[in-house]
Amino acid sequence: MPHLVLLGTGGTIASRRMPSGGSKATDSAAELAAAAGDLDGDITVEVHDVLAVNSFNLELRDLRTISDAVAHALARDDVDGVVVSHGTDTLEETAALLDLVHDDPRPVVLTGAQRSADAPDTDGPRNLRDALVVAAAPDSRGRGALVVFAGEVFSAFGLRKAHTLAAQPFANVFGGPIGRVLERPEYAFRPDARAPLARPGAAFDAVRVDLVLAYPGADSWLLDAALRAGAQGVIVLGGGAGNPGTRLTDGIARASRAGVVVGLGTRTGAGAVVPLYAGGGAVDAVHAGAVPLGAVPGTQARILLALILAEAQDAADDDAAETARSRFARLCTHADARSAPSAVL
Ligand SMILES: NC(=O)C[C@H](N)C(=O)O
Repeated sequence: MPHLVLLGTGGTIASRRMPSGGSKATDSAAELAAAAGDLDGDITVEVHDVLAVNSFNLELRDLRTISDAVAHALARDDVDGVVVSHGTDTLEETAALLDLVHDDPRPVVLTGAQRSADAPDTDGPRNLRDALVVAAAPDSRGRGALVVFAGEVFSAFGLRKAHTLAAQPFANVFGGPIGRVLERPEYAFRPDARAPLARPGAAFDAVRVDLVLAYPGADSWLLDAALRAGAQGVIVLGGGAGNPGTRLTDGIARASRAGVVVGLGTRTGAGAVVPLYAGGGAVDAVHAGAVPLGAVPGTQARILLALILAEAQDAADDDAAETARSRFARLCTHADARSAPSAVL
């Protein structure tokens, strides 16, 4: 008789229209569980409200709160799996954190909705039911954190919200869904095992890692502003296979010299960063000190870098920036190597 914990955090799945206009997260985890209906197979669900926010308002400290709540549930022997209901806008960030620190065979499954709880065609109850079924299935064990949405199961790492309003807004840059939910999950792939990182401590809440986009005419003003604001890390999303242009590349060199860790991703949304071009291309950016992210989404690389920087800060290492930079480079390369190259390039 599988026993699950459902952690409510808000999002459209818990949102209803406000009298003043627009929808807002209001429903409790108990209300979500009730709307999902009865489950087959003697599954029992225990509900906890962790947060009630739309995910565009989440802070790093909220992500840590969610990660702590998952760890708290998994510290119990009577829990067989955890489901997190979440807004879809930044679900990929929370999913990355939960996956990176997951150190347990029991499944942690994130889900949400594209249509709010009061919409006649809301997808929340079905998504939640599917997520609970996946979390209860013995075959879901040992697969890290999972995302269940619109009948499909994705690995959390590599996930991106790739469409604003589509019924299935998610894609995984390392390949398609690893499974589908029928009466139970049917899996086609098993992601490789990866060594978990330590769960973040309080230093994580205040780490500043900014995202900067390359575009025609971009100078390094935004990157320099991030440094002035105290960023310890910056993810630059270059054009194509990671080409930032000469002026942004000059900024990357300055940031690297100042001990700021710069990650180099792509603004395309899919595919790997490949150093091919000089003259302000990824070849020069890497030479200037940027760490190529491979195909890891910039939003998720940001969470990985924040975890590493927070840990380096706690360790009070003299050479903290260089230690963090090489660790970040190693983990990005490792994340990339887990994926089929044909799916990435
Ligand atoms: N579909 C959603 O959940 C989007 C919503 N804005 C959120 O992330 O909270």
